[in-house]
Amino acid sequence: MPDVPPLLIASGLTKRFGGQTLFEQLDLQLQRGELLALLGESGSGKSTLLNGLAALEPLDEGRVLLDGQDLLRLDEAGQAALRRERLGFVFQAFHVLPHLTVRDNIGLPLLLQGRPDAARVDEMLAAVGLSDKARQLPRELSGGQLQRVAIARALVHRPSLVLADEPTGNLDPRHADQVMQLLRQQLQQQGAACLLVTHSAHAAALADRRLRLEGGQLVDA
Ligand SMILES: Nc1ncnc2c1ncn2[C@@H]1O[C@H](COP(=O)(O)OP(=O)(O)OP(=O)(O)O)[C@@H](O)[C@H]1O
Repeated sequence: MPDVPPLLIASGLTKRFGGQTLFEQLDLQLQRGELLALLGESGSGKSTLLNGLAALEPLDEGRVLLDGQDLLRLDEAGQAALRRERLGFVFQAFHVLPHLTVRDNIGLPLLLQGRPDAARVDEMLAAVGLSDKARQLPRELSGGQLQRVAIARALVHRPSLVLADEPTGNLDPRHADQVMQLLRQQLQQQGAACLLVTHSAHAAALADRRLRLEGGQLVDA
């Protein structure tokens, strides 16, 4: 079988704040279909790294190649277009929009790309087990259901790479497990990769590979 190049090749990633170096010369690769868990103490820089990979936060040095495309060298419009088309986010800060129904929240990435697709939204609603909640507003849903909306929204446009920051935070173990299984199943079906920041040993155990950000370096966990 021919070698398939990694989906993501990040190299030399460095971030400094003031006089402090948060991380230095980090290298990270992700294969298609791979679920990689990123662990590390609070404040170690996991979220900064995740945001840096998506060019949502400027890095001091480094290169991020997504399918050969040099993300950090694109202009802002190019980065925004690449994020819209190729990336899916499950960030806790990226809350579902309160005034949109579950269906409209999930369909939003397609709408933003100018290609609404009701059938695809139906498919994602069914995949996350929320078909019967399609017309409801986020405030009528439980925490676990909201996390499932966020995952459906992150995957609806078939991104290559999903960046997830604590997607199971605030969930009880049963619902955390459901969300993780769902994420994994969707990655497999779509051949996408996921970088998952988590404090949960349970969620990390479900990943293909685990790295820890420690003292500004990535080590096997
Ligand atoms: N804009 C900024 N200016 C200065 N320091 C910052 C800035 N953003 C983050 N930091 C600092 O960088 C460090 C890493 O933050 P980050 O949110 O990446 O950590 P984390 O590993 O994701 O933590 P947690 O697990 O608690 O979410 C923290 O000490 C934080 O205070």
